[in-house]
Amino acid sequence: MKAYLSRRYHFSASHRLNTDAYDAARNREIYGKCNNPHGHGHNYTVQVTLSGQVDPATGMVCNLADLDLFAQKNLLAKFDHANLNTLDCFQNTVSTTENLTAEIYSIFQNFTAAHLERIHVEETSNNSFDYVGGASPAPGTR
Ligand SMILES: Nc1nc2c(c(=O)[nH]1)N=C([C@H](O)[C@H](O)COP(=O)(O)OP(=O)(O)OP(=O)(O)O)CN2
Ligand SMILES: [Zn+2]
Repeated sequence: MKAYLSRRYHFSASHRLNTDAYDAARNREIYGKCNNPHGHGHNYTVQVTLSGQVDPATGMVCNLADLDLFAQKNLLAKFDHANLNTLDCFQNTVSTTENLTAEIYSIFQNFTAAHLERIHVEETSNNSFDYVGGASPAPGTR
């Protein structure tokens, strides 16, 4: 029997939206208050959704304790109370939540006890983002 499970993690981090592709004036125009040089913070919520066969002996797709250990070491230790813009993954990539969600997806792809279905990230109570992996369609094929 195949089943899905989801688990939520929380971290606080700061960031500033800014791209080297544009000058300061254009950055202010695009990102508005999120381009403030002093940065700002969010309490992010990450929901990891996994799937797999339910082990008939344990009754579990995978043990949430194993997922928690993985998340602590590979997600929370890296992002909690960090300035996202200082992390290697955001040196050449804007720290939008679209990009953060894709980065977190790439992290959980290394959790091998179940199949990674989706990463859902809530940045504020109004904004949430999802990434399910896969290659982008070629231009004009969508
Ligand atoms: N496409 C995206 N747009 C924006 C992102 C993003 O990651 N992707 N991020 C931001 C900001 O980081 C920002 O801090 C969120 O601002 P805002 O949407 O104004 O936040 P809320 O409306 O939820 O909260 P308020 O405090 O009420 O403004 C912006 N855009
Ligand atoms: Zn922000």
